[in-house]
Amino acid sequence: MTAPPAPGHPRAQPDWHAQELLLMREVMRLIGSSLAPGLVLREMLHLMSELLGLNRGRIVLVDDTAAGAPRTASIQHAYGLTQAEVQRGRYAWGEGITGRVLATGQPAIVQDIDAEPLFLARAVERSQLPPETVAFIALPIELHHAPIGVLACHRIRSRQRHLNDDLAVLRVLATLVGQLLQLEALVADQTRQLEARNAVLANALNTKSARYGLIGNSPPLLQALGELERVSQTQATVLLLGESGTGKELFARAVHLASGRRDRPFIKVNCSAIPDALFESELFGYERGAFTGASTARAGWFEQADSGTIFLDEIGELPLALQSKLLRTLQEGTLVRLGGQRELKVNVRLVAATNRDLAHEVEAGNFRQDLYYRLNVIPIRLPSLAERREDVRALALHFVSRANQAHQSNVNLAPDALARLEAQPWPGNIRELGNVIERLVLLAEGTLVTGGELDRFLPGAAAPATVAPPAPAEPPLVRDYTPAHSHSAQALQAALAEHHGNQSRAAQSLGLTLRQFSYRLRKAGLR
Ligand SMILES: Nc1ncnc2c1ncn2[C@@H]1O[C@H](COP(=O)(O)OP(=O)(O)OP(=O)(O)O)[C@@H](O)[C@H]1O
Repeated sequence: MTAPPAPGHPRAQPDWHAQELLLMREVMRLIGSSLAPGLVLREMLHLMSELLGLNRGRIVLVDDTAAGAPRTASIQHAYGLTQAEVQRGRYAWGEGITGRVLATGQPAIVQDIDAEPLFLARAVERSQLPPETVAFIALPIELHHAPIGVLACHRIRSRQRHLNDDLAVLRVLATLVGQLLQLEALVADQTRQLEARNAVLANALNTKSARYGLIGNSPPLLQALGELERVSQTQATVLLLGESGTGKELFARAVHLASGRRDRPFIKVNCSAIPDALFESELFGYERGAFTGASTARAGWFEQADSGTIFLDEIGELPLALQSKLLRTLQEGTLVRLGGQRELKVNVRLVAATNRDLAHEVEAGNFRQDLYYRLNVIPIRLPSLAERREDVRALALHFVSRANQAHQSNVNLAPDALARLEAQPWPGNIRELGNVIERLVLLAEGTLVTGGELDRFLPGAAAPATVAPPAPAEPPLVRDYTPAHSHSAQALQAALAEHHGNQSRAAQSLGLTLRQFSYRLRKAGLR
């Protein structure tokens, strides 16, 4: 390659036009063959020096500073500068020539750096430059019409080549640099999204932690799972204990799936959702004519679960009269339908769950002691989410992928968002986490949710948006979570009084389920 002639040198002038074209062609070729802008930019600065005599080229880019901190910029790519010179190349906004180009977005041409008081000579000291008059050219690098950096270089002022020609080439190069950096940012963004997606898939493939659909590898979860697997093959009744939303239903299914009954029915009964008057007929069925309107006989849940598993959720809500009937069925393996005489044989494995302290209910006379003993043969305590914080990430990724599938969306969580989720208290446990993620997938504005954006979806934040989420095609994946302190003791009492002590109606008037209502009563010390 031809070096530009030194001033006063008798050599013939290079063909500048050909040199410019060569520079452009080489830079384009590099862009086409490498996705790494660092390499392309350095080579561009090198060719600027070799072919056009534009020396010590540097690209100064705006630094990533914390919000509110003063903006600065520093040399990110350079040619012909020592490491120490690059290190020194940091500029405050508006400082010196480089800082001014950044602040104004206007190019600067310093004809003689020795005569320009604004020129800082910060990166390269004057003593390191040739003794002739040195010019400095600096152009803004723009992204969406805003300066994001500066392309600058030195040149010996008195050369055959016009400064204006250099300026024209540098303008093209500065535009090119802006576009390359934009492409780099786009690729980095997409890579981040792909990495987040990859984490979801890797999580889904981790079969060990996805046993029976139960996500998590924390010691308390594994302990509960271990206990479950040890008892699953027996016929023993299992009592699942744990706060609301800890996964009792999923565990009950796991007991069923891990047992020899897995191909037989699994019947789930939520005791808190059945009105007292219907309990017996729902659970044990009825004969024709058992009551007005019973025009045909009907098998109850127990019969339907025959040779399979019945899951009685919220067993603490079972009325006392039914408790003795349930005990008989468990002890003798028989039942009598409502209005019937015949004893029917049933072979059902019972899994029961409660978030109440049953021993306390026994003491208070609300629960039969003999039934309690019968149920409490194998109690398994499910940890709260706060006790298994290390599972939050895996659970969050699981819910994200489930909600993405359900709503045909493609939302991912950035690492800082996952870290924030992990630090939350989660009083509503896994159900609450699932609800937050579902809302977030429906209402997120971009496809990558960062820690900052997560805030508005977390409990306690104002409603995330005024738009109603689109109605899901199927029932929502997760039930709604209302914080346990959502109603004052007075509000609970007033609702009870208004409905003459009828808890179901009082609960309904407050928009709560019976279970949520009675839980709040207990919390408020009213029961
Ligand atoms: N380990 C887990 N892995 C994946 N999802 C889970 C896990 N545990 C619970 N879930 C999900 O969390 C939600 C709440 O779980 P579940 O309904 O089983 O809780 P629960 O303890 O029965 O609550 P409640 O006592 O209020 O009925 C469900 O959507 C369930 O699928």
